[in-house]
Amino acid sequence: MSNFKKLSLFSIFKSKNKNNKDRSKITTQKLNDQLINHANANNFENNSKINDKKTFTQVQNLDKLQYNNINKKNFFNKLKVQLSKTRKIINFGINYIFSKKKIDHSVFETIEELLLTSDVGIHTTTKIMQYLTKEVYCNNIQEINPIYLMLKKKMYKFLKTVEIPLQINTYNPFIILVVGVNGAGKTTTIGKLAMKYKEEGKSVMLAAGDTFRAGAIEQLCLWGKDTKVPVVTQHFGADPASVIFDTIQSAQSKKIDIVIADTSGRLQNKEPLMNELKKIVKVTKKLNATGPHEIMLVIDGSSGQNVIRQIKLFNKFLKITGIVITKLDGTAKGGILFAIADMFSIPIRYIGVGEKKHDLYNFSSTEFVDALFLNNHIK
Ligand SMILES: Nc1nc2c(ncn2[C@@H]2O[C@H](COP(=O)(O)OP(=O)(O)OP(=O)(O)O)[C@@H](O)[C@H]2O)c(=O)[nH]1
Repeated sequence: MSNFKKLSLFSIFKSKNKNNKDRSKITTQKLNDQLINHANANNFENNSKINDKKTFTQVQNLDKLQYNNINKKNFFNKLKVQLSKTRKIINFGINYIFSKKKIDHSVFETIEELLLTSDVGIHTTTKIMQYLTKEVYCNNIQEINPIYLMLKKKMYKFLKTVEIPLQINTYNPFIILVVGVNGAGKTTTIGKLAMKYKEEGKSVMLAAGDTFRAGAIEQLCLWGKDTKVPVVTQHFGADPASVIFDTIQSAQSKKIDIVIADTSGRLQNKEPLMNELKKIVKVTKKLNATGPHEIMLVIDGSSGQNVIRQIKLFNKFLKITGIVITKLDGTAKGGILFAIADMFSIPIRYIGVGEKKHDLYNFSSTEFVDALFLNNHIK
């Protein structure tokens, strides 16, 4: 491809972006005007111009849209702050790259280094580097901006394949079995999920299946109290399969929408403990042949490349259907998500970014990549 063609492709990209921005400005302006009109109308009942159900619904919808836009912006800013550790690493490298006028060997070295230090891992980093070098040399790219965009697009593509939200309307009750190693954040994630689903208008019941760790039952009960969700418990040391069986039975009779079952943390290489999880699945099937409908593996995002081994072994024993990555607000370097997406085709359902009940987000590939890369490098 000639330099002219490359340049024009890049200009098209830039002007497309500009057009989109302009269009969204116009839409926001229009929306604001309508909302101001709506506010000026003061008394709905008495104003004959807008005392019409259709207009009222339209304005209500606009309110909702603007509310969602504001919420989305807040969420994105929050995510950006919480992923600051990885963003710093990536942008430090990117700043260096942008200090260069032309692409040279050191640019590739820097990108490789920043991917490795962000926990992307050797396997996925190699793939990304092969792609970048091929694109740059085959298309004779000499400018820095296209390489930045190619990197961002490639990383986005990895994540897009695993951005598959959990559909919970399919079975009643929808049974989620939560598994993972010790301290990954299972119980906390269950509390956050209970909150989330309740806010979406679903009824939820929790099974205190971690009967092994001291305090785990009480911890789940506290979450139950906080989120106003019933928790089924038995005594410390009880058979977890029996607790989960009781919970499903109770949920069936009470027509509860979602059952979320906690399990105790276990090392993926301890076979008897992994077999215990198989037993739980078997027992669940006695009450509901299609369940569990989600076997959710919770992994600690700050554990680095170690999580790859965890996923491999958990997936070997149980068929993991969804992943939650926690603690992305702490010392975690979010690069691990790219490795997970590249090496396993398991959907990433949610990400945990704090210890509070609202610190769980639906996983979005664009938002995650945008939160990691700062766009202000592109002039
Ligand atoms: N910063 C941060 N901390 C988290 C997050 N999720 C969980 N934690 C904390 O991690 C610690 C362990 O969380 P738990 O929910 O008890 O983990 P668990 O997997 O149930 O632990 P075991 O029952 O021992 O296997 C707690 O202190 C949580 O508050 C998160 O997204 N961010």
